[in-house]
Amino acid sequence: MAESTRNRVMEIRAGLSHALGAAQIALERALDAREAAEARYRRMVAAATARRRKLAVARDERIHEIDAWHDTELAALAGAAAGAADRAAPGAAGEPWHSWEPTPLERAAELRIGRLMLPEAPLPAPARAERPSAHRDGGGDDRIGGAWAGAPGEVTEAWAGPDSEPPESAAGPVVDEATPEVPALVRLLDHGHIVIEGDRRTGDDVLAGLLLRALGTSVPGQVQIIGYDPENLGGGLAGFAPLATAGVLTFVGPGDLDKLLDELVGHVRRINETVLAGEYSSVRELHAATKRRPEPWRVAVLLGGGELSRHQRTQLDRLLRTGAACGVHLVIRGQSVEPGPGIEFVVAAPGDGARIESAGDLPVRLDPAPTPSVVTATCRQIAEAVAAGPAPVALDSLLPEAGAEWQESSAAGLTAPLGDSPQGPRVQVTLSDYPPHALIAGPSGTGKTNFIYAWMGALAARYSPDELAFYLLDFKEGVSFARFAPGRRDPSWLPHVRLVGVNVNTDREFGLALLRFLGAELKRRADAAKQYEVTNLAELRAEDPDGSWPRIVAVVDEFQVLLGGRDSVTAEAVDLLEDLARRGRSQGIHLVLASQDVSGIEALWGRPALVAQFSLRIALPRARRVLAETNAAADSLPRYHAVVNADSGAPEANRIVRVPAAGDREQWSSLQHRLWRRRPPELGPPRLFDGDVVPRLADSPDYRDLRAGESTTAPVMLLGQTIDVASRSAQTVLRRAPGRNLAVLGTRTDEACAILATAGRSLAAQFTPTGARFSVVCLDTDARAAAEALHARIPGSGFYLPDDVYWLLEDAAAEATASWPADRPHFILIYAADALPGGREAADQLRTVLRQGPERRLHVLGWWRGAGLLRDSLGGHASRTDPIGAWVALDVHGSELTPYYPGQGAPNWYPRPWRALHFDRSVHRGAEVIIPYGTS
Ligand SMILES: Nc1ncnc2c1ncn2[C@@H]1O[C@H](COP(=O)(O)OP(=O)(O)OP(=O)(O)O)[C@@H](O)[C@H]1O
Repeated sequence: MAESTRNRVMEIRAGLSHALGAAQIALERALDAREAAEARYRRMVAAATARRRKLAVARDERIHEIDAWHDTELAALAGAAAGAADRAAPGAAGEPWHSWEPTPLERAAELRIGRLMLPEAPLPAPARAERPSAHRDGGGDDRIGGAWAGAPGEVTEAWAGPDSEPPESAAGPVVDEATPEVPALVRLLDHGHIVIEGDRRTGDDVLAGLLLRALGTSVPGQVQIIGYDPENLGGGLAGFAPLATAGVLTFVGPGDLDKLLDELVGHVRRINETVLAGEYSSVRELHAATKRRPEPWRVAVLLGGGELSRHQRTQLDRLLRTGAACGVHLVIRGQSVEPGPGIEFVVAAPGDGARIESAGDLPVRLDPAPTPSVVTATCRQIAEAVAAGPAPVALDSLLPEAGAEWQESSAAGLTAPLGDSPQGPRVQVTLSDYPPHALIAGPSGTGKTNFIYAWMGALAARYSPDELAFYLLDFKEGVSFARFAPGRRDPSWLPHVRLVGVNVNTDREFGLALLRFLGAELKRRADAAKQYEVTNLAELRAEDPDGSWPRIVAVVDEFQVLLGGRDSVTAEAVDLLEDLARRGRSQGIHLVLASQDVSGIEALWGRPALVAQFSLRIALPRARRVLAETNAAADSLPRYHAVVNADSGAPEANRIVRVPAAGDREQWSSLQHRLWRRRPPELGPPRLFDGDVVPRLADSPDYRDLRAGESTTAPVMLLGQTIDVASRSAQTVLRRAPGRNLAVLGTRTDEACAILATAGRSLAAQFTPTGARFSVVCLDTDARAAAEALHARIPGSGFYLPDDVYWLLEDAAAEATASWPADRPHFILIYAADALPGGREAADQLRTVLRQGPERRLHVLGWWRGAGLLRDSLGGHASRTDPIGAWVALDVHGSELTPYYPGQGAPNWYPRPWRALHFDRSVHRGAEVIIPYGTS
């Protein structure tokens, strides 16, 4: 083998070995690199695992923090929402049905229809610990919320693992008992309208609940429901039927939707024009400002009815836009309504599928309907309350603020509020030159007396006693005006009242006395007006600012009693009334006549001149004839309301007023006491005339004025109290003149004895014990005690019984015919003179004394038990009666008195207990009724 070949082999071999070495090195390097890479990889894997664990722990911690924050926040928010809802829907507006009862609220509330299903609410701690967490298993779903407790599907995904059962399937999601319940509320009254859509049955439940809550949160009668239910003919509101009896629920027929919508639009227009009158933007605002709600809420429930006509749609849209401000609200089902301000849409659905528009997407679980028994019982209760009438308004509402009393001047008239009108504004009533006088009518029990009290209270609080004086007379049995005078329990009186007459039903004379008194006052004012050359009170007061010219208001309740007779009392009363009514208007004398009886008003109707002056007419519910023939406003008046009409009852002048309760003693006395404490010190109590009270001689001012031995004039004999404004005593003067004897006639022993006692005591009071001689003769054992009592009261008097009267008469007859002058008067008081013993001789002696005695200061004051018996004593039928110049008749009929009533026929006299008729022919034109003084 050639060298060269060998060399070449060698070279090749060396080359190969070199290559092998290099490959070996490369391999080792590669193996090292791989090992290093593998080690790095393992480190990285370990680091990554460690980091992930750390992150998972951090994430779980954060999730727990967020969970805790979410729970607290949500609980707080739910609590706040529940609290706000409770405030927005208190009492009957939000109370669950099981404990529900009507609770009228001060203002309209939101109404609960169900509950809002809030986003997931916190669970109590133990429950939370067990809560399987979708976040904890390290899965990629990091969602921590977004599930609404009420959103089916999502909730199970959020709370439970994929395999767990949903906690509540068909009935709805889990309701966490720890979560405050947030009610779903809707606003209706004073706010807007409600449209109910969706499921029909649940919609019915919503409607029933809504209406009941609206009714239960307002004063009975303040929510009125009008139902339009053409498909079910009212069946949709059947449970509310008891309301229909009280007019709180009315139905309109299937064809009457036009009428209903027109009517509601009419209400809105009227309320805007006359109630809100530009002053308020809504009834709610008016209520907030004045605390009065003159209009009820009118809730029209429209249930279906198909396609609306153009007119109906227009009217409906008007109501939806403008009704709520006027308290006209619609609850609509089965009609499409465009969304708009104040319109709430309720989509009814069972379970949690319901929605209300104002809560957005929040699911709502609707409340069940109230049970039929709750609905019916509530409706009955409301109907009864409405039928019973509105709660009384307090008298205080008519009065000025305390401390602001007596600031008005009555120069031009007397103006006072009488209450609120149903439209809201106060009704003011004025007595002035026009209208000058008032006529009030109302059947018994309709509040006439209360009306008078309220009017008097409102006037008395505004005008001081210098500006206003009351004269009050009540012909009714009872003491309705007695409260104005001091009584045993209450010493206060109403300072304006100058005279109170109560229980005067049988004493028409007292009415006459009042009219006479007012007639005299009228004359005084007319004279003053003449003197100052003025024509009315306002001018007189301007000319004579220091004079006392209060306006006088004379109230006569049951005045028809005064006009009821056909006698001189009525004749004079009518004349006086006519004069007062005609001329009193300009002199500030105002008459207020009240009557419960249509005949009272009719008594006036025959006297058109009189009636025309009474242009202020006040009619209480069901009063007849007081307004104009064509004016039937009183027929439909609710309780405690009155029609006030200042234009003689013409229908267009009607103003309806709700009269406050003024009868309540406590409220009245607080006003009276307040005014009483302010009275001027010189103002005394009013004169109280009480027809049921027997007056006492000791209280008679005339008796108290008598002084022994002071007077040189003829002695005055008092007999009883006249029926008079000034409680005068009836008297007869025993001059030295023929006929100056007194005969008391009648069988009533007590009264006859009382009159003789008054006569004897009053005479005795004018003499010293020796200044006159008194002889008391008792011829009737029934009168013995009274005769003895009188004898005991008159020191030095003689006392004679039947056995010894002869001596007295013989002596007296001699005295009467003697020629020497009498040194002192002698008064012979004979009890039962008709029983005089001693036959003809004694009778002659008595006759002599009667005829001739008075001229010799010997006067007989005798009691005969009949007018005929007196005639016998005087000498029989044909004898003259002039020895009896004065008499007092008890139970003797007028016709029997004719002989003693010269030239005037028979006096008008209807005997009645404890009243007597007095006539003194020397001074009287007619006889006067008197009340004997009691013997105490
Ligand atoms: N506005 C009112 N608010 C509350 N209660 C009233 C009101 N008006 C009257 N009443 C009550 O009604 C009852 C009858 O009233 P009132 O005595 O005034 O009637 P009247 O018409 O004068 O009856 P009568 O003529 O029989 O006396 C009383 O108990 C009274 O308190």
